[in-house]
Amino acid sequence: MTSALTVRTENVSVRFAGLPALDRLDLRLAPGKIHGLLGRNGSGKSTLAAALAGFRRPDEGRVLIEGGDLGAAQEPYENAVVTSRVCLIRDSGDNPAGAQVRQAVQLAAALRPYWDADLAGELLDRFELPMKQKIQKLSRGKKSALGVVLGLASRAPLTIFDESYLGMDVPSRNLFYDALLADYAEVPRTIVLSTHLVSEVSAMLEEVVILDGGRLVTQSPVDALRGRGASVVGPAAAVDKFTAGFTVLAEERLGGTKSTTVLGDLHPALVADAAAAGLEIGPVGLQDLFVHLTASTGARS
Ligand SMILES: Nc1ncnc2c1ncn2[C@@H]1O[C@H](COP(=O)(O)OP(=O)(O)OP(=O)(O)O)[C@@H](O)[C@H]1O
Repeated sequence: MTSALTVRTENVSVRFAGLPALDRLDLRLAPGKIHGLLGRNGSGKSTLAAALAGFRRPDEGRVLIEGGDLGAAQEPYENAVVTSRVCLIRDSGDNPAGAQVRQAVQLAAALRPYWDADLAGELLDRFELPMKQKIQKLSRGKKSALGVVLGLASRAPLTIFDESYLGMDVPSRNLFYDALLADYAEVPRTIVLSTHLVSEVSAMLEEVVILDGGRLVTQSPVDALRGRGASVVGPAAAVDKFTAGFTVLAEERLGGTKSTTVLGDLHPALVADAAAAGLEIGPVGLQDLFVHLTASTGARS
């Protein structure tokens, strides 16, 4: 049975030509949860994913993987016991040149101790991936789908999808999200989803890590993050009056109705005032918070 792994990074820095891609990162990813790794282009998501999977050794600091059948903390770099249990699916595919789908599947089956052949077969059918097809002749979206199949069927105790959806159309992405949730419910493990399609995946995430410029902006359970703000919906004039004085993250207007997303804690008395004024208060959208937290001001919290 798969057992979820815990991930820690201690003061991890990675530099390219002297410039930091990751800058003194301290993180702890709790086991058995779906973590969103969010950040704008170039924020360091892929570099972090590669360091977690042992593809790259940090220039400073340590990545530590522990728990499950690994027990005490170990570094993943050049550590076959750890890396067989950590599956990183990258957009690039990482498949042998000239290989057929069948060979990629056989390779994953040989390398992955928790490989589930039935699940692989079922997903290959659902994504319409023929075994005999040469991988390099697959369309962009189908290559991504193959990565998704290999990642899910590996049932690795730490599975990282680094923007694995690239090129996949909306129905295929939905198929991926549905398959991920269904299989995660059956076999809980630690999942990291690196993405900038925040609104699309937000309902699946339990924890969020936001990077900006290689630094940690925030790490938080999704619910706590959503509690950092609120959406206020109702007649435009009443919404404007109520939200005056708050930091506004987003506004949307439809006829006389307006929805304004604000930052800040709405204490119960304020919520009661809003209800009395005919306003509806809801949670803030993760996408709005993400845009705010990674705005070019470099705000950190
Ligand atoms: N192999 C490399 N050589 C030089 N610089 C690199 C290399 N890989 C990444 N970088 C730099 O490190 C920084 C972080 O890149 P990274 O790919 O980790 O970001 P990302 O958040 O995954 O971006 P994206 O969302 O665009 O994929 C960027 O400034 C990038 O240019």
